[in-house]
Amino acid sequence: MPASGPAIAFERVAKVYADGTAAVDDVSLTVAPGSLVALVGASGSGKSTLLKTINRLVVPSAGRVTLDGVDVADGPPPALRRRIGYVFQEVGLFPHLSVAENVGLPLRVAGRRDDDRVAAMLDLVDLPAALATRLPAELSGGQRQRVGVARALVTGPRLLLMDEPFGALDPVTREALMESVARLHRTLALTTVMVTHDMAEALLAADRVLVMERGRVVADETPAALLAGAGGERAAALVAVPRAQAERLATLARRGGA
Ligand SMILES: Nc1ncnc2c1ncn2[C@@H]1O[C@H](COP(=O)(O)OP(=O)(O)OP(=O)(O)O)[C@@H](O)[C@H]1O
Repeated sequence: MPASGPAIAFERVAKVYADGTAAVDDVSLTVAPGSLVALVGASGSGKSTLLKTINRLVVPSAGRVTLDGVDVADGPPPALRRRIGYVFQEVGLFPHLSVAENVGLPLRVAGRRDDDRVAAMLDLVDLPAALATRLPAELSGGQRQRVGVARALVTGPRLLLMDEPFGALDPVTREALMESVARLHRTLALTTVMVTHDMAEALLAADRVLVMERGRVVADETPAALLAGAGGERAAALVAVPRAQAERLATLARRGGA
C-alpha cells in the first residue's frame, strides 16, 4: 500500500476579488492525507474559490495554503499543478487531439511520453482501449469526463481536486463515475477534495463534509454526524433534502410491495 497523499492546510485564507467580492473569508482547517472531503453549500458560497487556492488558480488575498507543510506559493505553478489532479465540469479536452493524446498531454508537457501509461490510465477509468483513437466529440459526456479523470491522474499526483465535475451528467452516469472516482481514491491512496451541489453524493462518497456559507466554513462533520443532526441549522437544511427523498422513496416502495 503506497503512502497516502499530502495533507492540506488552509491558514486564515481569504479571497477578495478585484471587484470587491469577498468570496472566501478567513478559512483555517487541515485535511488529513487519504481523506475524501466534500465541499458543499449554496451557489456563490465560495466553494470553487477555496478549492482553487490549492492549485493556485486563485491566489489568496490573505493567509496561505500548504501541502505537507510547503506553501503552494513556493515554486512555479506548473510544477505545483503537475502534482495535483484537477477535474472540472467543462473537462477542457482539446477537440483536435485524440483521447490518448489528450490523456498523454500532461506527460508530453513534462517532457515525457509513455504510451503504456496512457493505456493503463484508460483502463483504470474503465474506458475501452478502442476509444483511444477517437476525438472528444465522438464520446458521450460521461466518457469525456472519464478521459478528464484519466488525464488528471496520468502524472501520478497524490492529490485530486474535483470542481462539480459530473454536474452536467444524468444521475446514472454520475453515480457510476462517482463510484469509479471513489475506487481510484482508495486504490491510488489519494487525498481528494471535491465541490458538489449534490448533498446525497457528498454524504455517500465523502468521509468529511465541509459546509460553506458566505465564504466561511460553517459546518465540518462526518456524513454520519451530519445525518445525526450535527453541524447546526445550515447543515440540517442541506441534509433534509436527500433524507426526505429517501423517506418518500421508501414509502413508495412499501406501498408498491403491499
Ligand atoms: N473571477 C471572479 N471575479 C469576481 N468575482 C468572482 C470570481 N469568481 C467568483 N466570484 C464570486 O465569488 C463568490 C464565490 O464564488 P465561487 O465560484 O467560489 O462560489 P461557489 O460556491 O463555487 O458557487 P457555485 O456553486 O455557483 O459554483 C461569488 O459571489 C462569485 O460571483
